[in-house]
Amino acid sequence: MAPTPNVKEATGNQSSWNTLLPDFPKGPLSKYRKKASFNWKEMAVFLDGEDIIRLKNRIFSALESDPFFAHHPGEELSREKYQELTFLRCKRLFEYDFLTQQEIIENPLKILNMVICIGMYDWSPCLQFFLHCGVFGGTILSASKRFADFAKKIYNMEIFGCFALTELSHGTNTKGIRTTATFDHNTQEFIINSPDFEAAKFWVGNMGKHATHAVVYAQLYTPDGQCQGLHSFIVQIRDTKTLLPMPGVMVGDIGKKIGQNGLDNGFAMFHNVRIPKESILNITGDVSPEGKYSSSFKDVKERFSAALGSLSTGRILITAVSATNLKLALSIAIRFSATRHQFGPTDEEEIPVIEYQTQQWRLLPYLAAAYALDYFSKSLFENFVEFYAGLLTKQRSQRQADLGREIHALSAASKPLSSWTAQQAAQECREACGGHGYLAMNRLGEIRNDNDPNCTYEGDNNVLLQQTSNYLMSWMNCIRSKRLSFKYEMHYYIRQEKAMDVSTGWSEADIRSSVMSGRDSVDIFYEICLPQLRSGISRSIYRETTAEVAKCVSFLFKQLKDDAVALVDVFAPPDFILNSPIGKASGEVRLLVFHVYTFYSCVIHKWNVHNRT
Ligand SMILES: CCCCCCCCCCCCCCCCCCCCCCCC(=O)SCCNC(=O)CCNC(=O)[C@H](O)C(C)(C)COP(=O)(O)OP(=O)(O)OC[C@H]1O[C@@H](n2cnc3c(N)ncnc32)[C@H](O)[C@@H]1OP(=O)(O)O
Ligand SMILES: Cc1cc2nc3c(=O)[nH]c(=O)nc-3n(C[C@H](O)[C@H](O)[C@H](O)COP(=O)(O)OP(=O)(O)OC[C@H]3O[C@@H](n4cnc5c(N)ncnc54)[C@H](O)[C@@H]3O)c2cc1C
Repeated sequence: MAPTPNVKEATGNQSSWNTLLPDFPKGPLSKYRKKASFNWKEMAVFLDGEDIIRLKNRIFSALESDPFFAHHPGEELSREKYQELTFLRCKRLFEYDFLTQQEIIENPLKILNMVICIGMYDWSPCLQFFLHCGVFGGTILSASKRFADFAKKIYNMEIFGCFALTELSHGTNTKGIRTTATFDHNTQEFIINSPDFEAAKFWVGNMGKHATHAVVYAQLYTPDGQCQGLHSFIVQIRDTKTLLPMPGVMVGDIGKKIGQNGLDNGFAMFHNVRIPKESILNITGDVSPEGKYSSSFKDVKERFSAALGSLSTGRILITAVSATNLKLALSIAIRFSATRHQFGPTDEEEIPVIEYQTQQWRLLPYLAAAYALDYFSKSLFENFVEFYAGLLTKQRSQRQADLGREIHALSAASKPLSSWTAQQAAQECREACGGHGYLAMNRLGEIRNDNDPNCTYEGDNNVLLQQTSNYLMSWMNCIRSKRLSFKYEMHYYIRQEKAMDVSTGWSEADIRSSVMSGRDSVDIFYEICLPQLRSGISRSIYRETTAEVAKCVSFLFKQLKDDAVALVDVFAPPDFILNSPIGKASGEVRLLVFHVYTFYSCVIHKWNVHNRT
């Protein structure tokens, strides 16, 4: 299911768009805005719809008028102060209560847009907030009704949570996790233990300073000495009032990172910490009072997949998070390129650097990628919502299992695609802005460094891609050995059709009628799909030479460069949120940058003098 563009809303009248999306201040960028071949407001309403734009406006203006979210330009916040401020901001996000449960149920895309809006301001408070209520809270909610009371405490922030899977010595290899949870049937408790330092939980967001509770992944041991595999448990790690570590828990902050330094990533070791029996998140299995293990998953591999199922949520969100970073970097680089003048036909008349073909080649493909990834990440999120609803209602159907596998395979490919694209783009945008791109206050370094861990957390990109390859290979094997059920074949071909339709001209109806007429799946694949695919590939590779493609692309760039500013206007946040002097909506870069730079250096100079005296 793809998000439906808001065709109806986009046909609305100009005055309602103007109320929702005010005009930009006049300035050097006006020239390019006038050249645009489309109305950016109409495009914004077409893509998001008025309701989402209203939500975005609500969030952006709340942050802008709240002193807690004021920027501190020129001021070097220490890491400790930045972490404190981030936590205060996170608490404010709770107070704002931007979305009601009802609103989320009616339009789940709103939660994704909320992540995007807050992240555009700063990823640290955004991740802190969503690690607590989305990753920690979401994992607990999907377990069972047993945790309903606990959930209340999460959402009124009586407790503060984190998600602790990774250990010092095992990250990717989740089967190798060594923390143990041993059931003691005499006391009806689990005993959580870290066998040694290498089994310390490590990297855990929110754990460094603020978390009072953790979802801890551990190998479950029943009294018969059997290891039942990876399961998750709620463990209190700090006192909720004093924030002192609970008995048997050693917990702390892991230190400065390359980015996201407002967030307190931490470590923890457990020395025979006793937790009540009810603390097991009975997603994949449970233990009886006598210590007998039971699971609705008979197959160990399926149980393992389900135990790690919640990771897919993060991967899908990271696809959108990275696409957001891509948009931020492009907003700055394209606006700057349209106002920055170097060289020209005469010594007196210099031209904006966006007019240079090399600048277009460097930036415009990323602009296209931003639109593609934005649409793709939202459509994937909507697929995920269907799967998540099944999880919450405890569906155990074949369709739910297939959906889970497919969501895993898709998110394991989409996260690498989006995070790597954003990472390369952030660097290209930094260079495309020359020296000004390297000045910290222009934010491209922060965007690049904050995006960087998207390539690693929730699964290293390189390893995740192997998961998608495994999935595709298993499909091929199923087709070859004719092991697919009819329903599964439909599922397969319809998906394939969506992916390949553009290059081959297949229609869903062709394939559907072949499948419905009972034709063999291998025959369909080799006789219909493969020849179509081959001809599609040969059309694009052999008939169009590289030089022709280059000519064609250059021609398109020439047209697109006049639309580039308007295309960025569609997704750029307000100046306060973008927080980059060279990315200002007016394009008043030259004068402004000079004023801002000199102002800050004076302030810093005065401050230093004051401190010395
Ligand atoms: C109705 C209203 C709905 C509203 C919806 C609301 C949505 C809620 C929104 C909430 C907002 C949330 C906001 C989040 C903000 C996003 C920011 C996130 C910030 C990130 C913080 C960082 C957190 C972390 O990093 S946590 C630690 C993450 N760690 C990892 O990811 C470890 C990586 N390693 C692994 O995952 C695995 O071990 C792996 C995949 C490498 C597999 O290893 P292994 O080789 O041992 O096993 P395999 O043999 O390959 O696999 C066995 C089998 O299992 C299948 N499988 C594996 N994983 C999954 C999965 N996740 N899902 C399904 N299936 C899985 C695998 O495919 C194999 O199956 P086969 O059939 O054999 O192929
Ligand atoms: C900022 C940040 C926040 C984080 N937050 C959390 C959190 O809240 N909770 C949590 O539990 N974890 C968290 N993590 C940990 C994160 O999930 C892990 O770093 C990630 O899963 C990778 O594990 P690793 O660091 O142990 O790398 P390793 O698994 O040691 O990987 C190192 C290298 O080896 C390669 N490699 C490993 N296995 C294979 C293989 N089979 N084939 C080919 N190459 C392989 C990898 O590609 C990688 O290049 C966070 C990490 C960061 C950076």
